Amino acid sequence: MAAAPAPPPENPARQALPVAAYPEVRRYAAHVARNRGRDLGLTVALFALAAVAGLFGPRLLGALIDGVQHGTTAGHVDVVVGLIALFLVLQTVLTRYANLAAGKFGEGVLAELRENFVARVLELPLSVVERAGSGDLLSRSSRDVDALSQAARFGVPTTLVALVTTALTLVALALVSPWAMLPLLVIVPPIWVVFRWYLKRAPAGYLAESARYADMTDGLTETVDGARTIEALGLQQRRVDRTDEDIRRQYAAERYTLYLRCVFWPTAESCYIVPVALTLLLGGLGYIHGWFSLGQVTAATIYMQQIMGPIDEMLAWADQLQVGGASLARLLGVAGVPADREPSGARPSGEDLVAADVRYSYIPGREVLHGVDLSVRAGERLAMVGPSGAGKSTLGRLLAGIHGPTEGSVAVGGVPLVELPLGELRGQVALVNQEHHVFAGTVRDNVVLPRPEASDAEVGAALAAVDALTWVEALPEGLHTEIGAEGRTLSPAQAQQLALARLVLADPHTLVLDEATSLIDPRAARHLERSLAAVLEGRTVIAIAHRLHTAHDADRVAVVEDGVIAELGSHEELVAADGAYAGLWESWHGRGAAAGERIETAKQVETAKQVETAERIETAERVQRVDTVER
Ligand SMILES: Nc1ncnc2c1ncn2[C@@H]1O[C@H](COP(=O)(O)OP(=O)(O)OP(=O)(O)O)[C@@H](O)[C@H]1O
Repeated sequence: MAAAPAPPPENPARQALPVAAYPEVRRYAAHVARNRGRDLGLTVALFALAAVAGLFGPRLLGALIDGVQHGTTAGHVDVVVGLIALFLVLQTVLTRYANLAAGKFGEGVLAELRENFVARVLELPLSVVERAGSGDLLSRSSRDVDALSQAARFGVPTTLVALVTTALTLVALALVSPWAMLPLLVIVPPIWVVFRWYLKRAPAGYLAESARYADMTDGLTETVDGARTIEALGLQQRRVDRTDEDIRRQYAAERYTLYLRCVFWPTAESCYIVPVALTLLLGGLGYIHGWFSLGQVTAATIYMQQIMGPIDEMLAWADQLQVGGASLARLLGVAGVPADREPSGARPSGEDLVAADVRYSYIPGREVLHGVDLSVRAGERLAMVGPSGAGKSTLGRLLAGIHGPTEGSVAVGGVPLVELPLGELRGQVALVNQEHHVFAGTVRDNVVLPRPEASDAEVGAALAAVDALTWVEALPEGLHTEIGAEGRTLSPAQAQQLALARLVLADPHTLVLDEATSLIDPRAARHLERSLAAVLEGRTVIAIAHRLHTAHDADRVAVVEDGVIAELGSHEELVAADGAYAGLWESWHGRGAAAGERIETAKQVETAKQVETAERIETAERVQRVDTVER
């Protein structure tokens, strides 16, 4: 035999979502079987009846042969043939209903699992998803759900059928003659050995295969998402190399499981023919010596032939069930992610937002915020400024409760944000940025997300508040016009207005603005600014300012540098202090570039983003190179 390929190694750098341990997978499968005990029982009972009906044929045929050999009437032959036909029809009808019951059972299991999975995915902390990469989640919700659906719809029912049929055929064989079971015993040891060998290796092999597939999806998604940056910085070859490396690892993982199948299947298949040949041989000898009748030999041979079908199916599905088991472990693993917030039931006793000694690391050991203290009074306007990469967006996300701090706390009205249920949190603080997904559905569906029970009048008022009612009413079906993936496409400014209307409905007292309008074209941006101003009215605002006039107009300005607040005070105070802010103000004001400023800042932001994306890509590639070298 050629040297066995080594099992593919784990990628130590990836912080993939967890995978459930096999005892948990078994517990879950048992729980599902118990929950759907009735459907399962009906399925097994119907298949058992179908199998019993199928066992009469060979026995009747054997009796007929014995009858013909010793002399019988044509009438008796007709009756026996009629009975054989009757049992065949009965078997067919029972099999049909058994398959229906099995389908119902499989679909039920799958639906339950899908619902649980979606519910768990929606509860996943964002930071965990970001660290794992979207490819992992994507491959779990597509490839793994597909594999599991095959196993649940066909694998489990077919295996049950095969088990029942094998057991009953064995009984029928023993009833013909206990000796007729002997040839079967010959193949049990080799099949058992190769099956054990296979089962010991297959689960890890299939898990690795899925993980490598997730890596590949992740790399491709990253390449597509960052296509403009890659082109701008000439990183094409590096991306091609990364994809080649992913394909190589995926190929190695597939090759390993193929090797397992190539050992297992030929051994198993070559065993099938042996018992039939032995039955004929022993049967012939027994007949010559008068130990068995011709009818017994015929029935035993047909049963032996028949039993190979379900045995083959059991082994085949054992293979598919391994794949399904690995997928189930990956789907259940999502539930193993610890929650990043735990509602304590406490209610905020005010609207002040206080960050105390806040530290944060995206990657363990690489802190990007180093102990930030900040207190924002109700109704205050605070602007955050600072160089690119200083940590403004990260602090903004923490102040909006998107991430929980690694150390320290962010609290509203005395209650840490991570102790508020998500629904309650969004009614207190919300983040406004440029990522505005339009969900497939109507305009109304898109606006009422935070308050599904809102009336059409309230939705209309929210749209009017952000100056979007006119264009919404001009749509063919107004509020009920389908938009998103399969409906009408909205401009980025319109999508952002819908997001703002959503905020008006959610009605949080504090808003964190991150580059809310900077990348939209200047005319649309001016219009949007008016919409935004309406939303900001009467709320506490923390604005990550890319234009210094925002800072100028704010009550206080926080200068963020290297993950700490380096300066804090009003515009006048900071200019008078002659520190970093004064320098920034001086250089900006000196340029007097008010007209071109928005476009210029947008370009700076774009460049900063490209550099940041490039840095992240580079880090990912470095990690991958280290991983390759280690191997
Ligand atoms: N998802 C992430 N994973 C890992 N590191 C990240 C992530 N997001 C940001 N960082 C890193 O955290 C640091 C702070 O980034 P952040 O985006 O908060 O800065 P910023 O001041 O808002 O920059 P900009 O003005 O360019 O948006 C940077 O070093 C950045 O590379």
